[in-house]
Amino acid sequence: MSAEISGASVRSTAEAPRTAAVVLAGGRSSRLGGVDKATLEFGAGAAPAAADAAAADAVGGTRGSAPTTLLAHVLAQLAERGIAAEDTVVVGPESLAAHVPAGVGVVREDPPFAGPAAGIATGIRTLAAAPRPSDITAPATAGAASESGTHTGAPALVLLLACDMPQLGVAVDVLVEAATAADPTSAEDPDAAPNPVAWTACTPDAERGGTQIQHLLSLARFPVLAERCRADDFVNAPAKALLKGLPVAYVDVPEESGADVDTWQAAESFGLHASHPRWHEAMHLAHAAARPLAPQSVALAEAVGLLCAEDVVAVRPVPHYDSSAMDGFAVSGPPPWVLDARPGDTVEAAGAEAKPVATADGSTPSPTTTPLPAHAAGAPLLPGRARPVLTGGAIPEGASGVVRSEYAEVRETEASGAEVRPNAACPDSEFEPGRHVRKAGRETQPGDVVVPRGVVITPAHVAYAAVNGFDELPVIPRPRVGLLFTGDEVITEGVPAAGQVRDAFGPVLPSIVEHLGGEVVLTLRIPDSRELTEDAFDRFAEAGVDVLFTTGGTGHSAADHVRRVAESRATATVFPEIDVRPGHPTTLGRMPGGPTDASSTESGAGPRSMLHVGLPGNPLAAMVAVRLVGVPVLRALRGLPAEAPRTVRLAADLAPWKVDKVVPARRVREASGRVDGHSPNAQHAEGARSTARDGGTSAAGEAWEPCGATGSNMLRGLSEAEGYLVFPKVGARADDPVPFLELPW
Ligand SMILES: Nc1nc2c(c(=O)[nH]1)N[C@H]1C(S)=C(S)[C@@H](COP(=O)(O)OP(=O)(O)OC[C@H]3O[C@@H](n4cnc5c(N)ncnc54)[C@H](O)[C@@H]3O)O[C@H]1N2
Ligand code: MOO
Repeated sequence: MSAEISGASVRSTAEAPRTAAVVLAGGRSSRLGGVDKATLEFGAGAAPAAADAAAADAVGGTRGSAPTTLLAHVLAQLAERGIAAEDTVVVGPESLAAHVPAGVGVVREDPPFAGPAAGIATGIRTLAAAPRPSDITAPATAGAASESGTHTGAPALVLLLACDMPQLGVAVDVLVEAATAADPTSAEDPDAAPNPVAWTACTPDAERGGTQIQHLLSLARFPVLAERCRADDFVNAPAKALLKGLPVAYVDVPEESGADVDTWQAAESFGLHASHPRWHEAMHLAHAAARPLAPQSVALAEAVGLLCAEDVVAVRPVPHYDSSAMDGFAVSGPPPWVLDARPGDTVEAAGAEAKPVATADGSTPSPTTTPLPAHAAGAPLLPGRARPVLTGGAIPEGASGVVRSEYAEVRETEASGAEVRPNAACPDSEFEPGRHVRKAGRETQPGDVVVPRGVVITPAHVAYAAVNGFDELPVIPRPRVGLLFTGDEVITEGVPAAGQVRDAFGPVLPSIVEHLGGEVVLTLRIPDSRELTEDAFDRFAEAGVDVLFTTGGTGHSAADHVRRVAESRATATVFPEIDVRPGHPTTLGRMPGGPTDASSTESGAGPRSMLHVGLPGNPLAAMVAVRLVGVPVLRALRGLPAEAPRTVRLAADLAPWKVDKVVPARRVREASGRVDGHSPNAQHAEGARSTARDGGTSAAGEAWEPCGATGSNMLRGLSEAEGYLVFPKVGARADDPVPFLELPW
């Protein structure tokens, strides 16, 4: 699903007072895993509507099939409404300068990440301080000031905006219209009737009802805000602080004009994707792209190795009745005891017992019934009586304990038939109350968790669930995986001739997938052919796989069909490549397909789709791609959280390189390349830490070094490796921590 990006009903601000804009584009973007929102790109199938694309082009963006960034798209909407480039300031990292048209300023609040109000204040001060030469020629579409052909003095109004609202143009029109209708002079005239100083958009709040105030979709009188921002830096203040205490008019705008890109789902609905994510961003994106599979109930015997979908809760005690720990006699009171049944006599069954049944949806288990076993307790035991019991047998009501058979003797008497007495070896402890009685519930009480949600089910879990009376367990099923191997030159057995390669993936990908909790349901092998590639994608879609891994064909040559076919079918591109070596051409996209069975659709998430992971042909590149993309996709499908890679220490210095590198590596005992007196380079260490989430650092005294033979087309290094290191492009020094990724097997 790809929302239309509206470019309709553009209204120029020509009649409006001169308007400037401050666009916030420097947030932490934590819900997008830190991926920079401003540089998200529109995919080929989701290019902004024509009017906006033309405007993007006019301000230096791109159109047609070339990608447009979210920031370029937002700036284009402003330019289209007559807001001049030199009246526009983007607040964000310096690197955004490459993404804005000439004339647009890029500034950073100080300190960075000081919050939205501090960002806007920085932008306002920048606009207020800008030199205003009288000979700047404004674009033909510019507003009131441009009609005279020049910009002089300060703007009258300023838009306060976030860059993550792809359709904000319509809201801008509504705000400008509201401001134009107001008396522009009264704000500066203390004697005038109260008049808005600012206009803030409100959107309908479909979820909670009522309306939502969009503080970062506001328009304000520039002189008033400039004065405020001179007096206050608003560090760590919320956006609403900027206009606090001022007369603000709240203006209803269409809901979609305030829709923001706050999650990957939202990004996908606008057709936006990360263009060249770094390794850790790609891992995050891959995890976010896959939706957890719906839980199912499976028989106990099939549950081992699957993820438990819900807490399985005991509905009865274990043991569920007081039982004997010994073969012997249940007795009531002090000896001797009259025997009230003979060993081997059957006892009368006292009824039927409830049996718990696990449910996948977490609803109350439905009790079924089962007849009592032969070990049943029978009628209550009267004082002075004894009755034979077996180990595990039920203790009759009224029994004070059990005397084990070794310590008891049965004598026939005339008066009472048979009598049980302790023999000479019987210790006194045998008469303690509760002796040899396993009390009900000693192991498990109703309400105890038998198998916790989120664990990988082990044989011990299954055995314990069985003694709790469960026949099925709620699990996340194994993701259904398809494998497509491509390449004319690939042979599957024997020694390859020149120009041929022996298939490195066929013999191993199925077991890697299985190791990661997936199940390969369809494997196809095809030569390099567009038609056969199309057919193969159809077959995987029909087979209902959750994820399709292809090998090779991710390049742009005439023989590389996978990328083209995938691009032509994608309902969303998650990323077209990764900024890493090897594994650079790895693609991730969403395709039509996925399981057709309604039970395997995630509740409330609409029809499932098939994810496609395009693994490059070069063997190590493909293995790295499996690690960076395959692992998070399969984890997410199984409902497992994203990984937090730990860091390990480098054994030797590492030179900077053009891009991050994932390298097969092994442990060596000590940091060997350490220079005397050298303390770890703080900047490099920080670089490494900022890309790895906090998963801990390797043990002291342990250091890691890259294996040899780790070219993109090589496998020797990986065969000798104990894990992957990620070498940051800025380089590193011996003993610096660098991110570490476990091998997926
Ligand atoms: N002009 C350019 N050429 C290449 C670039 C580039 O940017 N410009 N990138 C290189 C990089 S990096 C990689 S990685 C590969 C990606 O290639 P493809 O995904 O298109 O894969 P193929 O071209 O089909 O194969 C590449 C290589 O791998 C061998 N291969 C393929 N399948 C197997 C297999 N099952 N087992 C073992 N080896 C396999 C294939 O024979 C090729 O040697 O492109 C670079 N080129
Ligand atoms: O990026 Mo390529 O994946 O170095 O082999």
